[in-house]
Amino acid sequence: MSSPALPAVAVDGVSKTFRLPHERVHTLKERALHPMRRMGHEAFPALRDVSFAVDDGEFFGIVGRNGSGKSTLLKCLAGIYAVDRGRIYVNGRMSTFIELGVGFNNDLPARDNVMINATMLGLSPREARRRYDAVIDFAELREFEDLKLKNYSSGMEVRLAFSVMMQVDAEVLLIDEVLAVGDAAFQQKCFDEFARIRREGRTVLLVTHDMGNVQRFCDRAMLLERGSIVELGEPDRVAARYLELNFNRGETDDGTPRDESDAGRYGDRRAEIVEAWFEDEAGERAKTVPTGQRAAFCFRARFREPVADPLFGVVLADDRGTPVFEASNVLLPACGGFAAGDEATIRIAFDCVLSSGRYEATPAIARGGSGVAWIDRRERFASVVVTGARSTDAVLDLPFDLEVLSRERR
Ligand SMILES: Nc1ncnc2c1ncn2[C@@H]1O[C@H](COP(=O)(O)OP(=O)(O)OP(=O)(O)O)[C@@H](O)[C@H]1O
Repeated sequence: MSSPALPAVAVDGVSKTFRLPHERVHTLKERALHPMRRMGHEAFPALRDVSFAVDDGEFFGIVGRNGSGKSTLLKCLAGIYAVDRGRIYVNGRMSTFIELGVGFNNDLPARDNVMINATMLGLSPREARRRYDAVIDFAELREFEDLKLKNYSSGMEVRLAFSVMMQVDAEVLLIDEVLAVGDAAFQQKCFDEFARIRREGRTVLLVTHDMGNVQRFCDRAMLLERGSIVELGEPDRVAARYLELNFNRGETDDGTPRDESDAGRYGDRRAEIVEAWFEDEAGERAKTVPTGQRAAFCFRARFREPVADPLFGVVLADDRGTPVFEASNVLLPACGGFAAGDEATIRIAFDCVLSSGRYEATPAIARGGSGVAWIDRRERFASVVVTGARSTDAVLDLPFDLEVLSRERR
């Protein structure tokens, strides 16, 4: 049992730096041709002098943009990474849901994995056997209990790992919600469990990108940015600060205001949208496009830093500001990485079924993965006038057939 006098988790001046190789040797041939080439390392501080304490029974949220150090912190807490400086105290038995595959053996069936995992997390073999049914039923994997883990889908593995974590009755739970990628029904079940463990007064450290969950579940939350704590306290305040940082309205990374032309521009600017235009059916740049024909929206991006698999997209809005069309590569195969200095032109072709009027385009580049991380989003950056033979109050001018099917004279 944890002692009431001590916090459940105390983190005192923790720093963690990764050493990243400067230069990659991609092939054996390169290594053979340049045997003396020095690999050089760059120090990358992922956590900088982080100190906080979580009280016994507290539900504590950890938020921050991609790469801000949340997972590194959880892994340090779980003992997966050694810290470079500082100390971590965990008062009570800890159970984690922070990385898939850890503690699981792919060549064993789910049944054995549950038993091994539960004993690793502190249950006696007898207690683990007693809890087994609850684990497998919560995960809804009864039919698959004898299937080897290597034949599980990643969603099934997530369910199993989450169920084990919930059933071992640890006093401190470390949860990376990003891992809970099961289907919608399972996610709801996870949220119900969050509510239950909150009621039970267990200590939870939850990494999330969902500010709704911060406000719903957390007693307190902490915002990390570039490995440092920038806000710690009331969930509402932390959530508001996170949104401010993430959408970066009107400020550069160092907090200085951007110039006037940057109004309505968000993102960390690892890449920039430098130009945008519309094209007509013939592929010519155009200020007007006729309704009923193919048209395209294009934009040019310049990368200032390396970005892997960026998302590109656009929203078109009518003159009342109502979004009428959205397109992106979010459901398409990943487009690969871009290096600093690379440029890319993105062309989104579509059937122009919009009714006549002016439409404004908001193009965006974002980073995929968990949560929304804008790289550059430029509101109403380009516009086009759609011309049509008829005027209508509707947003769309879809082709249609109208027939008078019968005529009866009385
Ligand atoms: N094993 C590693 N080796 C080198 N660098 C790493 C390693 N793990 C993390 N980093 C770097 O440390 C920084 C913090 O990463 P971390 O995964 O903790 O961020 P995060 O806040 O969890 O991000 P996300 O929201 O994308 O999951 C990143 O810049 C990342 O590239």
